[in-house]
Amino acid sequence: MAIVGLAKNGDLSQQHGKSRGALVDDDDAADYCLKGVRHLSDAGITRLPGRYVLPALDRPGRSIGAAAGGSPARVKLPVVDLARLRVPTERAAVLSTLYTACRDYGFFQVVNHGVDSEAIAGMLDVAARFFELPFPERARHMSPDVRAPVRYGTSFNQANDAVLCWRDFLKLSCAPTLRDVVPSWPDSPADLREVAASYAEANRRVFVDVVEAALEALGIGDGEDGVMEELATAGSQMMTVNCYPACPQPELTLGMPPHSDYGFLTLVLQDDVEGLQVMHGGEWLTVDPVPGSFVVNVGDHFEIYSNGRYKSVLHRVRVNSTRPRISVASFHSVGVERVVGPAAELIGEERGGEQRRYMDTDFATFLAYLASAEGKHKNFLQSRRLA
Ligand SMILES: O=C(O)CCC(=O)C(=O)O
Ligand SMILES: [Fe+2]
Repeated sequence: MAIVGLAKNGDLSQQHGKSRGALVDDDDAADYCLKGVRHLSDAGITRLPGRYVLPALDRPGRSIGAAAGGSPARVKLPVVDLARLRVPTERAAVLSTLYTACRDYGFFQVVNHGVDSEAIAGMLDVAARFFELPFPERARHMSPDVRAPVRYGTSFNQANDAVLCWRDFLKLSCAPTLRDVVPSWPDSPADLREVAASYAEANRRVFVDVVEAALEALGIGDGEDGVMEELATAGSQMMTVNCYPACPQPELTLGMPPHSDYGFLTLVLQDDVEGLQVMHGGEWLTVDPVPGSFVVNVGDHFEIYSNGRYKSVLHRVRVNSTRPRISVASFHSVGVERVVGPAAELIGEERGGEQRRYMDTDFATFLAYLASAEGKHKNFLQSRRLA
């Protein structure tokens, strides 16, 4: 993921002790912050500690879902119906909706995906119960190693964030195979491994159906480079369970800063509390939660592979003062060793194709980029673009 657009200056007045929380004084604040936002919200703070206060230009500002002047800025994303995709006479129309959504929004909702409602409700429920565990139990899974198959943490990039985000998370790697990694996942709540593993498996099946359709809509089919085969059998899958507790001053902070996702496609399961916003036409639009659906977005890899026909779009998460929110993001891509560049079918004059718009990239380049000073406020994709 690449974070972009965070102002470096601006109103920092609240970052120097003036925004003291009711139950958290400055000496304790650093410690509390590292324990995450669930800890802060459980402590009953009534003001946001300074470390969470964004510079004025980066604040979400006006109340959620309302544009300047009070008119609603919400979006009903294009809907891709997987049941219709399987009907031969309807497939072409669904592919056309999918193509347009990936091009114009970089986001869409998937319905009739075949994952049963119990598996979905079960995943959200076990996620909520995980974050209700006593802090020491959650803290067992904290790790400084970003490659650890299980990692509990807070904010976006805890080690680097100058201003912290109002989010705690549990990352669960699902690769190379669930059988390899599930034994290292948390054993509390007692049903977490079983529920999350069967959810991850079902989520992967949906991803395979959707990415196959999205490649077909590009006119690529299986891909002469074997990309579909790899995505279906040897790709990478990572699941992040996000917890955004109710926040005392939601207008001053974000659950997640503006970012794009790194891989091919991300499938997001959200509960019924809104919070996800997508950048469209220069505005932040709040995504209306559709119960039981997946919000799917194009990641950087897919924008590169499609030579820019599909868009990896900025999105962020707002929080609110009354309702905690849970989401589960599943990130899917090719294997970490694979180099990704524009599909051969789309580029090259000899094929009557278009000009290549992106350099090849690999996972190591992305990690190096994130570690560099540049990575903190510029889009990774931007760095891969050819003039
Ligand atoms: O919480 C959400 O709705 C979105 C999460 C997200 O964008 C991410 O995990 O990359
Ligand atoms: Fe994201």
